[in-house]
Amino acid sequence: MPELQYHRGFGNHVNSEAIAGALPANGNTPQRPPYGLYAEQLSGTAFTAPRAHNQRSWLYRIRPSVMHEPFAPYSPPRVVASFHAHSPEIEATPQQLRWDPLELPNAAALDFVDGMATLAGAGDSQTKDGLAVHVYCCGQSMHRKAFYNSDGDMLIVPQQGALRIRTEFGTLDVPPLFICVVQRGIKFSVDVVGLEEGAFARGYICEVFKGHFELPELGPIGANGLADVKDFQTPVAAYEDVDEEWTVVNKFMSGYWQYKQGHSPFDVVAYSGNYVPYRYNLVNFNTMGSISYGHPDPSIFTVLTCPSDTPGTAIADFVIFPPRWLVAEDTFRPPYFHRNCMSELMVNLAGVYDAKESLKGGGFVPGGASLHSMNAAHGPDAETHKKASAAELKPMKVGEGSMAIMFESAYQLATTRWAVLESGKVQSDYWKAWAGLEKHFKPPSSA
Ligand SMILES: O=C(O)Cc1cc(O)ccc1O
Ligand SMILES: [Fe+2]
Repeated sequence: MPELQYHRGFGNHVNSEAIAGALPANGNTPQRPPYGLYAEQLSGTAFTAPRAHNQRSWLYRIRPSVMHEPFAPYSPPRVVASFHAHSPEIEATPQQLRWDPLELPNAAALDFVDGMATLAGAGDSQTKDGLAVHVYCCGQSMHRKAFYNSDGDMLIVPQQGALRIRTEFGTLDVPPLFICVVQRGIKFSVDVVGLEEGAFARGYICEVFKGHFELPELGPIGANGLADVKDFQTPVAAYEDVDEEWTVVNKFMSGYWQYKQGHSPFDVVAYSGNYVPYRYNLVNFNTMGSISYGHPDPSIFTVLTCPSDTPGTAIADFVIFPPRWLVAEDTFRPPYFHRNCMSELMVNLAGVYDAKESLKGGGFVPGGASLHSMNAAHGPDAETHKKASAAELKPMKVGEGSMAIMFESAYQLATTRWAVLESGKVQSDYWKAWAGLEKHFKPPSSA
């Protein structure tokens, strides 16, 4: 397959032409755009959003998006609409949860749209606040089917199997250890690449109902570090001029609809704007940590954040745990015991996570996930605690060949019935990870 081309950078105003001269020389809406193209604006923020936050793109396409048949219902498989605790689709629990790698029956026969299942969420797409976390399992490419989400932006994190994502803005290759963001309203189509017969791709999606992902502030870290602006990549414009029947599926108010049209939705010959999809290679992350003592909070590993209206508090922080050196002196080095006022949904993408070394009986295995809800006590398992309390504190590299991720949210994540009761993947003995923690207390008088 040909190597795809990208524009580098984050938050840029990108001008991209699949045919030179396809962007208007002056203004966005000339009387007759070049080459007989139609001009169409896609807004990512209110027209009136402050300039620093305003996002929109102009698409110059063979036919305008409006040229399609009426909407008809589409049966969504396992995507949940309401996250209220008493909704019949919800099974809320304060219990620490861990899942074996999630799977769907018949995953090899499903495409990305039909292979999505909601794990947990909060809030409401109608009032544009909150988030949902989904898993996808798919063995089929979408072919002449496209999808767009009117409910939120989607941060897609492949765990197994490479994806090739065609969008209105061009095509992105997104293998495991890359992530991509496809914003609200952008039509895209997911192809699975290089799968063996009967296999399926798996990954996780963080859907934010409000706002957009942005780079975290760096504060005293300075102008450089964590995810670098130059490492984000946006596809170059690419178009298909084919007149054949396509189905476009739309997630709208958490329901699904579909329409037919007689041409490819990927007919954008040129685009100009800052509302654009992008990908990022997690391996490029510049990981920071303590070089004296102590265990910094994992916010230091934030790749992207979707802020809420409360300063410093996210609808979703996207955090990663890459391979890194630990050198801190007189420090218990793995994650500490803690009770967070945020919800922590983690996924192990590859290798061994340093707080959960015990793989006996399954553990936090690649493809698996965990949820530590608001105030739910958690931390290193008994085996990790024992080992790390006695370890010689020489510089050590942790997580060689591994990558775990976390979606951390200020909202209370309500788990779905599917995730808790029907998936069959909940580890009912997860609580035992901590049951073996020994009592070491020795008050001075008994010493
Ligand atoms: O729970 C977890 O494993 C994630 C996590 C890691 C860490 O180093 C500190 C706090 C935290 O929540
Ligand atoms: Fe945690």
